[in-house]
Amino acid sequence: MRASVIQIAVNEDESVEARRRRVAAMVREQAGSDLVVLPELWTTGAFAYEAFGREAEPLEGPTYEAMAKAASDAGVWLHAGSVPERDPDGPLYNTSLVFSPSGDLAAAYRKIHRFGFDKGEAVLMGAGTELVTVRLPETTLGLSTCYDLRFPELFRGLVDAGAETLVVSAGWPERRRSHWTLLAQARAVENQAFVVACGTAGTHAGVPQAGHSIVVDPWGEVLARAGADEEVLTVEFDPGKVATTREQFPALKDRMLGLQPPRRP
Ligand SMILES: NC(=O)CCC(=O)C(=O)O
Repeated sequence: MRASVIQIAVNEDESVEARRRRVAAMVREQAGSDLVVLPELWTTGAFAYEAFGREAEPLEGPTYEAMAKAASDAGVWLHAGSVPERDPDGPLYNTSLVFSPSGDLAAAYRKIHRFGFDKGEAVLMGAGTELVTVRLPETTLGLSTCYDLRFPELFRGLVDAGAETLVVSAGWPERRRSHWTLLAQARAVENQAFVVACGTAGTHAGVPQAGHSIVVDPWGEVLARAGADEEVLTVEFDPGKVATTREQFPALKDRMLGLQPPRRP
């Protein structure tokens, strides 16, 4: 299986419309890949909070249209990163879109863990409540977005739902780059799954981005890693390695569920 991870630069000197056209062209260039992955909130930048409301789109908005067409032109499964979604009956959501090679929407995932504590995304957007997996011919994807990476229980839920390739679409800042790499490898090892993690390059809203998108195999080995700048990572991997790793080192079978809390003296 061939995956292409498009780590684009999100800078404010490019308009949203120009970036949409540029990214669609980059997706088309990945014809021949099975899966293409884009980062979180690449129209605005994940930290450009003041742009969320201005650039919010209905689910089937301009980014949806452009990415559906790019997926079908390239004939690839496309994780199109996330958009600020305007739900007509509710708040904004940070929503990831996955398209099939015929350009049909295969899944939409509303980010569950919103970043910012009592500011930013955490107050501007609503929280998703549903885990999302997507069955591809070669593997089952489990979807997650950026800050989700810090919550191992989300990934266990995805694995319980059949995920074998955990996709992380992110806008991770340079300041916490070491966490990004460490957590991506940890999620791969503990879940005996591939992790395909796509971040952004550039600087927006004064926040330098980490880049360093990464693909990790179920044994925790790094198969490919980007640098800090805009880059397309292309990697070939054998999805069957999930089953063999889980058979040969069956740690997931030793999970002890339903542990009791400590007794008070
Ligand atoms: N956009 C995000 O979710 C940022 C997450 C982050 O900066 C962190 O977890 O650290």
